[in-house]
Amino acid sequence: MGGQRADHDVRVAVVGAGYMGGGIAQSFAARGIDCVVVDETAQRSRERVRQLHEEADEFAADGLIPEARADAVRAHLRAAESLEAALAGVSYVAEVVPERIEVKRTVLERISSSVGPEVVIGTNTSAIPIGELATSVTAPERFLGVHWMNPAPFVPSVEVIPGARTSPSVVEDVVGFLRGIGKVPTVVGDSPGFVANRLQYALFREAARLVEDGVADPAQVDEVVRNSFGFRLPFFGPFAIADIAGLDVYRDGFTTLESAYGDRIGTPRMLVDQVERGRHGLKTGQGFYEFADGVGADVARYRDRAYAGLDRLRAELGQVDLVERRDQLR
Ligand SMILES: NC(=O)c1ccc[n+]([C@@H]2O[C@H](COP(=O)([O-])OP(=O)(O)OC[C@H]3O[C@@H](n4cnc5c(N)ncnc54)[C@H](O)[C@@H]3O)[C@@H](O)[C@H]2O)c1
Ligand SMILES: O=C(O)[C@@H](O)[C@@H](O)[C@H](O)[C@@H](O)CO
Repeated sequence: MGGQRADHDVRVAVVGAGYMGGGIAQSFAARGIDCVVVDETAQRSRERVRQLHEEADEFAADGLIPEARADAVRAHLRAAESLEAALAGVSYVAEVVPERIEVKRTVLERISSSVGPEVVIGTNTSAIPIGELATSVTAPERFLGVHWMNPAPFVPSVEVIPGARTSPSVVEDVVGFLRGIGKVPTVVGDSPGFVANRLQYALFREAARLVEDGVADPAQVDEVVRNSFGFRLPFFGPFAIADIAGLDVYRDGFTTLESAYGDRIGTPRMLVDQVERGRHGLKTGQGFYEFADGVGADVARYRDRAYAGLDRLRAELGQVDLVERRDQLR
C-alpha cells in the first residue's frame, strides 16, 4: 500500500462495520479510496453501508463535509458478501471488531491467512498491546496498531503503534497513507492503552473518584474540565501547558497532591529534574520546550489569540444540554 502502489490504486477492507469501522470506512471513501466493509453477516454489511451512505449525505446537508466528499462515499464505499470477498485485491485491512481479545485474535487469524504477506493489517484496538495480538497474525511485519478516535471522520488523531516485528517501511507507508486523507498520525510505543487511552482512562478514573468522594457530581466535573484545562487542550498538550504555567509551580502543586494522595498523584522525577536545573518553562526560556529568543512571547500571543478565538467559536456553537441522572452513585 502507499509505498508500493500509488494511493489511488489502494483498496481498503474494513472488517467490523460498527461505530468505528463505519467512520473509518467513510473517511477513506470520502477521499476517493475504494473501501469495502464486511460485518458478521452479508445482510448487516449491506445495511451498514446503506446507513453510512445516508449519514454521509446528512454530514453534507449539515455543512460538515463538502458535497463532493459525500458523493465519494457513495461511489467508493460498498459492502462485501463475505470476509474472503472483502479481502480480495486489498492493500490495507482495518480490523475493527469488538474489544475482546479472543474475538480479535480469531478475526486476525482469518484475515492474515486470507491475504498475502504484502497486505498491511491495522488493528483499531483501544488498549490491547499490539504484541499480544501479533501472535495471531502471519507475517507480523505487516501488522500494527492503527487506533482511530471516535468519531473517526472528525477527530484528527490516529495513533500508529508498531509491534516488535512491524517493518519500519510499513509504519512509514501507513503514516503517509493517513496523512494523505487528512488525519494526524502519531507513532507511539506499544503500551496498554497507548497514549490516548492511558491518559483518557486515567482522567476518567480520577473523575470517578471525585464523584465517589462527594467532591462533585458528574455534570460539575464535566463543566470544570470543559472550561479549564479542557479548554486549553485543543492548542496545547500537558507538557506545553506545564511549561506555560511554570514547572516550579507544578512542582509545588504536586507537593500538596502527593502528600494527600501518595503515589497516585506523585511528583514526577522528570519535573523535579527540570526545576532543579532552573528550567521552569516559558518564564525561564526553557522547560520541556524551548522558549528563548522571543519564542516565548510568540507562544503567549498565539495562546491568547487561540483562547479568545475558541471562546467566540464556543459562543457560536452553543452547547448540548445533557440531562444528568439525579440518582448518581456518590
Ligand atoms: N467506540 C469507540 O469510541 C472506539 C474508539 C476507538 C477505538 N475503538 C475500538 O474499535 C473497535 C470497535 O469498536 P466499536 O465501538 O466500533 O464497536 P461496535 O460494537 O460498534 O462495532 C464492532 C462491529 O464488529 C462486528 N463484528 C463482530 N464480530 C465480527 C466478525 N467476526 N467479523 C466481522 N465483524 C464482526 C459487530 O457486528 C459490530 O458491527 C474496538 O476494538 C474498540 O475498542 C472504539
Ligand atoms: O476515545 C476514543 O475514541 C476511544 O479510544 C474511547 O472511546 C474508548 O477507549 C473506546 O475505544 C473504548 O472501546
